Amino acid sequence: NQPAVVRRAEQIQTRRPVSKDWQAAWLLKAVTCIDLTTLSGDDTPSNVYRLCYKAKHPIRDDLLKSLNMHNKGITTGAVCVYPARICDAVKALKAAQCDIPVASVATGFPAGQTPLKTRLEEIKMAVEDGAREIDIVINRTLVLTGQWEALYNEIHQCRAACGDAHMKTILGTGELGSLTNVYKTSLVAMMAGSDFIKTSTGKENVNATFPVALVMVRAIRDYYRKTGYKVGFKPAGGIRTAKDSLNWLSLIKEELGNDWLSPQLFRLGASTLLSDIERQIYHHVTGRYAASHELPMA
Ligand SMILES: O=C[C@H](O)COP(=O)(O)O
Repeated sequence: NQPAVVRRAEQIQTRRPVSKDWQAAWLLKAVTCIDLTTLSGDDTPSNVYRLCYKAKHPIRDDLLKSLNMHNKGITTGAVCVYPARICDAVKALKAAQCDIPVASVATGFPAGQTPLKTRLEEIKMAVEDGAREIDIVINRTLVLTGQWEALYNEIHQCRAACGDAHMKTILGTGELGSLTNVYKTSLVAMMAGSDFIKTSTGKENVNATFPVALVMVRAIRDYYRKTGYKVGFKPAGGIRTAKDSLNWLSLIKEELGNDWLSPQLFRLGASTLLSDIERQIYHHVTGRYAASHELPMA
C-alpha cells in the first residue's frame, strides 16, 4: 500500500525532535551505531588510519567530559572499507588497542555483477584479511527477473563463505523497481541467513529513503514474529545530518522497539554524518557552532 507507506514515512520525519540533554544522548547513541565508512577510489592507508582514529575518538574528549560521558567507551559501531584496505584498518585498530570491528564490502560492490565464484572468493579473502563483518551486495538482476530461489541460493552461499563473520546484505533498493520487490528481497535475504539487511551501497541514484526503510523494517518485524530471530537493519547512503540520524532512531524505536536500538541490531552506514553530529554536540555544550579549526578531525 504505497500511499500508506509514504504517509507513515512522512509522519516519522515530522515528529517534534527531542531537545537539550535528551538530544545529546540520542546523538551519542547514533554515534555508537555508525559504520564509519570510506569507499572511494582514492582511499589510501593514511585516510584509513585517520578514519580508524576517528572511529575510536568520534567526539572530542573535552565535549564528552562536559556531558560526563568521557569514560563510557563511546566509539562508532564499525569502520567500513573496500577489501583492499582491510589490512590497513585492522593494523590501525590493533595499534590503537581498539576492538572496533572492520567491515568490508564484497561481492563485486557496488553492482554485484561479477561471477558468483569471484564474489564468494572475495568474501573468503576479506575474512582472511581480518574483516569481522561483510557487507555483501545482491545480484539485482535476479530480483528484476523474478528468480527468487536463485537469489536465495546465492545469498546462502555467501553466508557460508562468511564463516563466523557477520553478514549484512545490501539490497540496492534504488534499483529494485518496487516496494513489493523490496519486501520480497528482504524476506529472501533473511531466510538465507543474513545478520543484517541494508538498504543501499551509497552508489545508486536513490539510496536510503524512509518509505523503503519502512518496508524493510516491517519485513524484519514479520520475520521476527514468525521465527523469533532478530535481524538487524542498516540504512546507508546519503545520511548526512544529525537530524537525519534522530529520524532514523525514531523509526527504529517506533517500528521495531528498544531491542533494536543498539549496534548489535542497528547501524547507520555513513561517511560524513559523524562530522555533523560532533558539530551539534559542540553546539549543545558551548552554545555556539564550532569554527572548522576547532573540530579538525571532523
Ligand atoms: O555504506 C555506506 C555508504 O556507502 C556511505 O554513503 P555516504 O557516503 O552517502 O554516507
